[in-house]
Amino acid sequence: MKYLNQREAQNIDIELFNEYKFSLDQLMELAGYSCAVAIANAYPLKNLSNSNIIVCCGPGNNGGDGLVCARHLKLFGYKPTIFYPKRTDKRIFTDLVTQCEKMNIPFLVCLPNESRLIDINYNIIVDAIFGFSFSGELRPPFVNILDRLKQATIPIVSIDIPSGWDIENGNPDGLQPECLVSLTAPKLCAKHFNGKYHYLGGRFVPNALAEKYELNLPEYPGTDPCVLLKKEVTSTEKSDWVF
Ligand SMILES: NC(=O)C1=CN([C@@H]2O[C@H](COP(=O)(O)OP(=O)(O)OC[C@H]3O[C@@H](n4cnc5c(N)ncnc54)[C@H](O)[C@@H]3O)[C@@H](O)[C@H]2O)[C@@H](O)CC1
Ligand SMILES: [K+]
Repeated sequence: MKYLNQREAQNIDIELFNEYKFSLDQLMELAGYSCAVAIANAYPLKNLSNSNIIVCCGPGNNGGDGLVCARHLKLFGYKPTIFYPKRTDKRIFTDLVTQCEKMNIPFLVCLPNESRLIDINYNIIVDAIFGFSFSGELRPPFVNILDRLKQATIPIVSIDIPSGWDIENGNPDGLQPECLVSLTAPKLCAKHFNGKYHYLGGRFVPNALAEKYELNLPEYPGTDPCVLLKKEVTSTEKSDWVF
């Protein structure tokens, strides 16, 4: 499977819109839905003592994926809460916010000021802050936000890119998610991902486009919107193995 550099990820994005005539809300819906399914797969409701999930959304399309993901998590029976500090007036995003509000998904005005409170109130963090267009030095208010998320100890699920990571080189001092859901195809930074679960979602790439970029995508099982690329095997699971 190919790992994309930043330029390739952006070119595929442009081609999906300009040549293949997909609309942003179509792809965002499929991307966010696949993330919700991956989360439900890695963290089944039955295994959680409480299903409070904080979904942190950034200013771009990665944040839009987060809004869609929160809506589907709610439909799956989880209790998402959204933190969306830097909003845009674009219609797609204001509509996504309204949909979530009308589904009684609460929006936080600010992130709990201590990471300990995030740990107490939630079971999972969804990181939908930055995706493949992140670049340069992290700017406020996200410096503090990412710091607080980094100090929390509950599992983080990052959508497409662990936020704050260089798209190609990662960031050893940045967030260390337990789960990564790459979209379309993994980006080069995913080679530095050391968490438990790596999924691929965003099952919308036409064959011709996959061939042009030599993506060598894995087969998605049946009709699933995501595929598990890697699952860390725990020592308890290993001891169950029969040789
Ligand atoms: N074709 C695809 O592959 C699809 C991609 N989607 C999502 O779209 C994402 C890319 O979305 P965008 O291109 O909107 O970009 P991002 O969502 O990655 O981020 C762009 C935003 O981040 C800000 N930003 C960038 N660097 C920053 C820094 N150093 N400090 C503070 N702010 C910074 C920019 O000003 C901009 O507002 C993907 O990662 C994926 O999650 C999906 O929504 C749909 C399909
Ligand atoms: K992210």
